[in-house]
Amino acid sequence: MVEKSHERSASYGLDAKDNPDFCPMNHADLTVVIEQNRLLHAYALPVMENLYEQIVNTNNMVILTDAQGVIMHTLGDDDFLEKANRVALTRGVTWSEQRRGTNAIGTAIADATPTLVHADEHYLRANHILTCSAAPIFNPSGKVIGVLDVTGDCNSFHRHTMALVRMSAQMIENQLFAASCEDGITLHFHTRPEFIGTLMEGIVTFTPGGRFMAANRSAMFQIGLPPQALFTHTLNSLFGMGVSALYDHYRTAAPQVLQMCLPSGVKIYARASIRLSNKLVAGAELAFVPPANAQAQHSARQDADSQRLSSLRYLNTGDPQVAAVIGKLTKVIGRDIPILINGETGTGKELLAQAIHNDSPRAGGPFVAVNCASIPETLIESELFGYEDGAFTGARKKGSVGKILHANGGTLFLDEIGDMPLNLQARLLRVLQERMVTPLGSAKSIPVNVSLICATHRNLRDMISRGEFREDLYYRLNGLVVKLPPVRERTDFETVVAKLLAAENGGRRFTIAPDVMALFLRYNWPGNFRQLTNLLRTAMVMTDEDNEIRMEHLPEDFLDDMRQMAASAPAEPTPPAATTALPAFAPAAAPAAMPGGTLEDAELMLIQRTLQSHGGNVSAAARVLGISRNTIYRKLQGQQ
Ligand SMILES: Nc1ncnc2c1ncn2[C@@H]1O[C@H](COP(=O)(O)OP(=O)(O)OP(=O)(O)O)[C@@H](O)[C@H]1O
Repeated sequence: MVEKSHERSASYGLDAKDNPDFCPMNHADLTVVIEQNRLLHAYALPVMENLYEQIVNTNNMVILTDAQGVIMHTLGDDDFLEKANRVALTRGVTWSEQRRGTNAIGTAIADATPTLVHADEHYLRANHILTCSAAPIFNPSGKVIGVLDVTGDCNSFHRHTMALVRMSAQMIENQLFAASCEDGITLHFHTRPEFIGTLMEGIVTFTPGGRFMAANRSAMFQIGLPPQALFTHTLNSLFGMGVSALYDHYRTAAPQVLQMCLPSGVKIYARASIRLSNKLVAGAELAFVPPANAQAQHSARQDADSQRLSSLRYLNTGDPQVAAVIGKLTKVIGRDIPILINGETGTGKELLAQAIHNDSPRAGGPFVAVNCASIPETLIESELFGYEDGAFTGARKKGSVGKILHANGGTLFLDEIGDMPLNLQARLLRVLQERMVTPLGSAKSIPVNVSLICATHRNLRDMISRGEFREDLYYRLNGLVVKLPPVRERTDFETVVAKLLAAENGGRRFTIAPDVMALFLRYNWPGNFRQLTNLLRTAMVMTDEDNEIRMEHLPEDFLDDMRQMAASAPAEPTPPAATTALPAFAPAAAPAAMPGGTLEDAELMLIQRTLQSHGGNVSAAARVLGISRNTIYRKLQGQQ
């Protein structure tokens, strides 16, 4: 490569003995060059700072040029900058091959590839004192738009420099790529989820309709198709997921990392952002904000946040009870009225709380969820209120902020508030009244501003009458009380199942066989959506290519459960769909008609039966029911 470059240098009429020519462009012309490369300049500067920090005091400098090799910006150690000046390595000077013969910047542009030129590999003798590592920076269409270079004293050569320069150039490219995506879908992906958002991630953009637009180098490498072939593809043909399924996924209140498949069959993880009319309407913004535009981008982002798809609206899937809940919530949202959500385990209380937060003016702030039932009593206090350095002896000396302060400026969600010990109820009440938190071991109170949402499956009024819950706290929490219906009461069951399938399927379109749906409709779902979600996930894994969930794909213990329920229930008139669809089962009773009368009794009976059928193994029963072991213990205790 160096040899060829030397030949080219000679052909430009250069002589190795030539003196470095100093004729930097004047200030006005350089300003024009920088203006023409405004985005490159803005995105590269912080990356250069970062790169420089890693090589500081090593007799090196970091250089950014445009596509013609004009030096736009330099950063370096003072004594080396002085030396560099002597060979015209300074702003406004052009380091193209035509002007300076073989050199890392000019040769990287000529060959469009990362280039190391060391000491006497330079064409001009004057430059033999240098060692230079340069990487071209490509725009999303694959054109060289500039060069990032580290140049140093040839005695200070370090073999890791080239890798650092290449990584930094890639970082600039990724940021330019993300910034260039206007309307459409941007997918950030990798085979390992922890690499999303890093230099290694693949980035692909599609039109809002899902047609391929551009891919960064890592994406092309991972997909394994040549650039021209990519243009014939769509989101669906490349990643096995249609646009509407993707939009649906991002309408959920807390979207998970997507799991998708490349055409090669390789499984990848992805996050997407969807921009319409240049506003972020769904997904996370992974792009970096260049400092020059930070202000403008900040307000654009706030604007985008307000455009985010309403998560409460997403949860409104046609059930009248849920619609009424959402109607009430919409009226109080943003008024910092404490909300108390009642509902059985797994009915979506946390999802609803997150949706309220997402739709509130606090959406830009944190959403912090604390499950009071899952933290040991002795730890709830420090977990919630935090503690000072030295409040504990031993390993936990360092102090902790505590969840309440973590939620400052946002929403604190206290799940299973009924499980909060009485002494802590008093402390919580004080925080709510005084809007101040005092960490354990501290004499100082810290002001805090949180919006509070609590949830419980318990009847707090009954607890008050038994002296287990403070009445004053109860009145402080119940600004608005809403109740989420259990799954067995929901009239939109089929719609929710369809949404769950679309959100979970990683690109495949699943359907449910009619007999399975009939079975689902007659089941009483003690674990509610949590149980349903787990069951669907397992069933989807079991399906064949036709993507239909049939009886044979349902877990055996669920079917056993159904059989037992049916066997012990009194004979009921069977809905026609179920009679034909379920010959193997005796008709299952609707939960309301179960022996014992109340839904709690029905639930308890199911738990006891499941325990029986699993030889008293609480973990196995919890798994089958899709509820926690704690819930099982709690329910059984409640019965005594
Ligand atoms: N309306 C819904 N549509 C789809 N999935 C839902 C819905 N509601 C809840 N889920 C799913 O069900 C699971 C349980 O939801 P969530 O944790 O919000 O319930 P919960 O009532 O807070 O449960 P617990 O009381 O046990 O803490 C989650 O995986 C959630 O995504």
